[in-house]
Amino acid sequence: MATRRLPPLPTIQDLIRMYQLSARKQLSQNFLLDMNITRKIVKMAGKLEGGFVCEVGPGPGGITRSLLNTGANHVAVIEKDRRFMPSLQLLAEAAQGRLSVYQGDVLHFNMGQIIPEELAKPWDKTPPNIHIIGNLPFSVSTPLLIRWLAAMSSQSGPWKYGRTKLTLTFQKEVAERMVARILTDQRCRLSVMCQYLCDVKLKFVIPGRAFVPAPEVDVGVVHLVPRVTPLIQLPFPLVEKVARHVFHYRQKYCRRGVETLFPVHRLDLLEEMFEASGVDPESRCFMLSIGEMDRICHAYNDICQREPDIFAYNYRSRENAAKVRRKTKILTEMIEEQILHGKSSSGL
Ligand SMILES: C[S@@+](CC[C@H](N)C(=O)[O-])C[C@H]1O[C@@H](n2cnc3c(N)ncnc32)[C@H](O)[C@@H]1O
Repeated sequence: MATRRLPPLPTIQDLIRMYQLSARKQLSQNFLLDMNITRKIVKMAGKLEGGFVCEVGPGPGGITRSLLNTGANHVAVIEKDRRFMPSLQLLAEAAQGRLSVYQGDVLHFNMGQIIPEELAKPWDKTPPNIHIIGNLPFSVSTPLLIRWLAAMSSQSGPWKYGRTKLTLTFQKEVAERMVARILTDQRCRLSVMCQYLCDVKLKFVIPGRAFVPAPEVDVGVVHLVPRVTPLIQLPFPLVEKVARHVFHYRQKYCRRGVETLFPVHRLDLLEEMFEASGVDPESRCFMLSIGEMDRICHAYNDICQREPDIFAYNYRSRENAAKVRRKTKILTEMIEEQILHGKSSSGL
């Protein structure tokens, strides 16, 4: 199918001037005005001809234009800031029915509803011609990614149509963590969460100075393709909880983080978990492969199946209770001290 071209339009710079679209810091607005870069991001998404693309946070529409200049059948954009609606509507008119503009917060937007069902492919076949793209606002990129990974793991939302691919920007540091291999400094919970569900690649880095205004950091473009079979076949909340605890104490033996999954009086379960998983409790968390994480998660799952209260256990509430006890003790001692020395308690 031939690449489709938009008719001549005002440049993004002109639109920003025309509609006085100054960037808002609270919405993490850093615009890409260099069309070579927007084209390169779009190219990383793969073949879009005849496909459906959902762009998150289009802003004044730089990436949107590059998308419309491919053979994509339809592009849908979700933008929170209403100030961009006139410039996006202008693009929609020029695109003659190929662009839908939604004003709203992507965190509350049901993307699954706007995808044409005829593009659906079975999960175990090649990915459908459905793509999610976005130069994401830094403020929402990680929580949004975790939500999308959860939806992917349950094959819901945009993933009820098959293995929908994502091409997204992140702060370079976050992008490096997503793709980090074992034994590297960047290896963390996010590396495990992304890699057990997806084939994830850092495609290229955009220098911060390419954005207007320029953020203090560089930006990585990451491409994620959901795996046919996740490397850990257990419910997402369980894997997320285990990964969060394992990576809690980076510099200590992984045993220290895993310990926080259990109440203090049930450390027998901690021993059971390491024995069943065959993982060395003296490994550091960044040394653990996905295969070892899989064995740890399965051992934890077996314990939770047998003792369901264990999954609900939250060591932080224990920490909080301990803090309250400590504060109460200090206050009691201060009051006793004041009574002993005849001082008024009003100074407390
Ligand atoms: C980093 S800017 C990118 C703008 C444009 N895509 C570009 O590359 O020039 C992020 C965009 O996401 C929008 N945004 C921020 N939070 C959002 C949210 N929760 N839902 C939808 N859009 C959001 C901002 O208003 C802004 O337009």
